[in-house]
Amino acid sequence: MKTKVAILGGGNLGTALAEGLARTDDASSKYDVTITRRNTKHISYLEDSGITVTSDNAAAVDAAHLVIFSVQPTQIEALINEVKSDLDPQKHILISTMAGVTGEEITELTGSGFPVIRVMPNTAAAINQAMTCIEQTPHKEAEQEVVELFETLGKTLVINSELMEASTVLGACGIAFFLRYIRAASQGGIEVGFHAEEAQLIAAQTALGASALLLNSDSHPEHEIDKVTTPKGCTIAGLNEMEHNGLSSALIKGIKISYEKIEKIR
Ligand SMILES: NC(=O)C1=CN([C@@H]2O[C@H](COP(=O)(O)OP(=O)(O)OC[C@H]3O[C@@H](n4cnc5c(N)ncnc54)[C@H](OP(=O)(O)O)[C@@H]3O)[C@@H](O)[C@H]2O)C=CC1
Ligand SMILES: O=C(O)[C@@H]1CCC=N1
Repeated sequence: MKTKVAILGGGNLGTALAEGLARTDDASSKYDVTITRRNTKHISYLEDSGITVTSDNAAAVDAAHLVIFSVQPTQIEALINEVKSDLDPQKHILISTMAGVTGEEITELTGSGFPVIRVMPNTAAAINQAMTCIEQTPHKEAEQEVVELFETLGKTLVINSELMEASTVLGACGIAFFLRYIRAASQGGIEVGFHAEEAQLIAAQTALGASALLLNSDSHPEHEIDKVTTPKGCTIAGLNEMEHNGLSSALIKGIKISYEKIEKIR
């Protein structure tokens, strides 16, 4: 029998999760997904992938075993108040994607007794290439079910609670950070002669190749960089110019500011 999943909050992340679950042959045979939002017309296209789309949060919760909260942090209180009477600690595992919202805060809203697992996926879930960090909790059986679900959407890592905010910045916001790099590289590519589509293809595939060099071996970025920087060549000239202009420093500072912002989101 399929595991019933309710995604409450069919926005950018919620739809990415739903699309990823619908895309995987294995997952589609294992999970039955319902997604909700108030303005369902924006996500009715998901029905073509076998996903149930509704604005009825209570009905979605009632039918589900895994309940994923994926509304904005400021919207969670109203949402939980709406579905509270339909939540059952014997039946539901509660999963939260919300940045800066702790498991304790969710428990305060739902009442105690529920396994609450915080997760931090990213929008690459839509193509089953997400990185999802999962908060370690005492709820080991529930955690295993959550890990299994997110393994269908990409890679997972179970981490201590105090690292959830750090994982938000590095993994979830990270998609935007890396994409901005690719965009800037494409613009540079146009300056040196490529049409926009060609520049983007070269930049994006090169970023994928650089990632794969690390993920497919135990290599370190600097080791791989050393292999590209031919003495007196053009790579080291470009790299040093980028560093003179603060490339690494800008990235590190951006990550730190992003991290500091999480506390102020609500
Ligand atoms: N975007 C990302 O890459 C990531 C986001 N997150 C976290 O995930 C959460 C969602 O973020 P994101 O998808 O970007 O935000 P969005 O604003 O895109 O999505 C939130 C969705 O929730 C819906 N919603 C609001 N209230 C309700 C309600 N009462 N019942 C049902 N649906 C409701 C809204 O639609 P409507 O108004 O139609 O109801 C909206 O589509 C946030 O907490 C964020 O911190 C975590 C990791 C990555
Ligand atoms: O920008 C945000 O606040 C959310 C959390 C991580 C990605 N998007």
